[in-house]
Amino acid sequence: MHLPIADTPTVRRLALDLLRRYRGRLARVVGLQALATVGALALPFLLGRLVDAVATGTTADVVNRLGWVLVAVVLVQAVMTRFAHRAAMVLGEEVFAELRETFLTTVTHLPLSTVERAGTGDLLGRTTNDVDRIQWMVRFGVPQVLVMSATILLTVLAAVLASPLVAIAMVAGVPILVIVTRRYLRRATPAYLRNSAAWARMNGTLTESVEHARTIDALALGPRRRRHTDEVINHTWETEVVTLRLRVTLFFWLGVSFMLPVAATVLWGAWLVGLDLATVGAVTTVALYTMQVRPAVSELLFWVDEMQVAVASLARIFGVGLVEPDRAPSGERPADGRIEAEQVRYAYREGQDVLHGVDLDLVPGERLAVVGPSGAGKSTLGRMLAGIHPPTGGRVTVGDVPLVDLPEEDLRSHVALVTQEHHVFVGTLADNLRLADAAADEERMCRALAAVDATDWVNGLDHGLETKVGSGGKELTPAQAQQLALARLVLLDPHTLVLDEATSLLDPRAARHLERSLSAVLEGRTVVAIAHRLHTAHDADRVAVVEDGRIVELGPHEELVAAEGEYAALWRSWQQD
Ligand SMILES: Nc1ncnc2c1ncn2[C@@H]1O[C@H](COP(=O)(O)OP(=O)(O)OP(=O)(O)O)[C@@H](O)[C@H]1O
Repeated sequence: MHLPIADTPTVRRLALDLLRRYRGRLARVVGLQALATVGALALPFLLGRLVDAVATGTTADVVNRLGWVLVAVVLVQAVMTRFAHRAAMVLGEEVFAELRETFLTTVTHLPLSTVERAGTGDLLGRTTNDVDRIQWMVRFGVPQVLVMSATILLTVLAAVLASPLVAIAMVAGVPILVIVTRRYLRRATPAYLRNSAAWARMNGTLTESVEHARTIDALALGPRRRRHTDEVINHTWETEVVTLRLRVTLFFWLGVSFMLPVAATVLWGAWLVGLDLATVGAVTTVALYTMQVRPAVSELLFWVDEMQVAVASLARIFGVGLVEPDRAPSGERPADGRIEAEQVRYAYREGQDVLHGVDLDLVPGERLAVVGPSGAGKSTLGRMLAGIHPPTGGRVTVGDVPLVDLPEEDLRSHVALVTQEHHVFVGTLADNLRLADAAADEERMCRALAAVDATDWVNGLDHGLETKVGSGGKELTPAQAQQLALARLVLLDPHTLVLDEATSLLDPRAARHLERSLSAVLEGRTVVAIAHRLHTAHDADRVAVVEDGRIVELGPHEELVAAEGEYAALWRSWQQD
């Protein structure tokens, strides 16, 4: 399964919506450029007049005066061009900033299940390659397209005004231009879409190989992995060749269609001069305009080509926004903090339930340990109880309101999931803490760090809370990263916590230290601990034994041991170990 890709009408609609919001600024850019172009157009006109004046005989004074006017026009045009370009670039930056912010908000609110099913390579490709391509287009392409379109339009208009009869020759290259451009546009978008998808797949494959290099080594999967990598690289290469061929053909024919009008204007103009239907000056003016329009058309077509790439990327970026949300806040407010699961089912793949109707009432303030064999569905149940995924069947409620009916910020103030993955974000320690509560002041952050026993090492840092951490900053140990995550929980202050093997990856000494921090965080909250080590179960108020997606036993440790069932067997074998 891939993330959706927006179809052409949707891309067009969304892009137009975006541009419509900036229409005032767009008009200003086009206006400024029109002024700059008028300056550029005055040059051939004045040169034409000069040629005619010299041909019919004139004074040095007139020639000098025209020369000074030419210099003034060049200066005015240079100043106007600078302003037009500046306005266009600023506009491009603002449009891109809006696009990027909207995209980031969409990505961070994507349903996790969709991202997991689509694979991270696809999303990674869209947030890197595709965003880069759009950035290039919006920063430089959109301004240039506006500037060049205005230039072409006004230049042709000026040529027609100078001499409509001579200007007819300008259309000589148009039929070829129209045919090759249309042919190109028809083929380019699907080709670029295939190319972007191939890049995303290649990135995903390479990232996966690097991230899981040890597993690949351990299972001797190297040759198979290399074959797969070669395959995706070859496929990407093939899609590159297709787009390259399209471009080469386009640019060859464009060259032809650019040369034709200049030659045609000169020949046609000479014939008209012979018939006394045009002056040499008018032919000079129109020929200069034809020359002047060439780089503008070429630049415009270059951007039309880039636009095909950008449209394909835009379709992939807008596509992310088409992912159906997996929840919609209903506005209901929970009556209390009691969490209940009723007949909860969940399937990662359609028709393959890994939870088969689980019922569970959490008593506020209790510690519940969830135990069971690997693959039984413990983590999946934990994710349901924390509202990470909406259940495929049944419901999980807090105070009688389904978890997935709560806005995300509210949900996390009720229940939070603590896993062994602790990402340290690039920024200061304070930035990392404020992810839990943007309004937290220094005193609250220090109290949260003290609660998890992290004061000592934080005070030992050169800049305390303002120390830069994460990639490129101060590297935190896994235990420190976990304490940071726990301090975030203290700030978030949910009444219920689901711990998924929170300390299992650490060495025993770090784990013991962390458990102290953890128990401070757990104090006074309802806790569901997905237990790896059975002593967690022994200390819990109740134990739930999960097997094959069902809770098969539920009760206090002593009772379950006395009942001589599954748990008693697990407990005995653990004690013997
Ligand atoms: N993201 C996923 N996509 C598809 N299937 C998954 C995914 N996560 C888990 N599963 C499958 O769901 C079933 C239950 O997995 P789960 O991780 O909940 O079990 P668990 O009891 O927590 O196991 P463990 O103790 O090994 O972590 C397993 O068959 C697993 O392969």
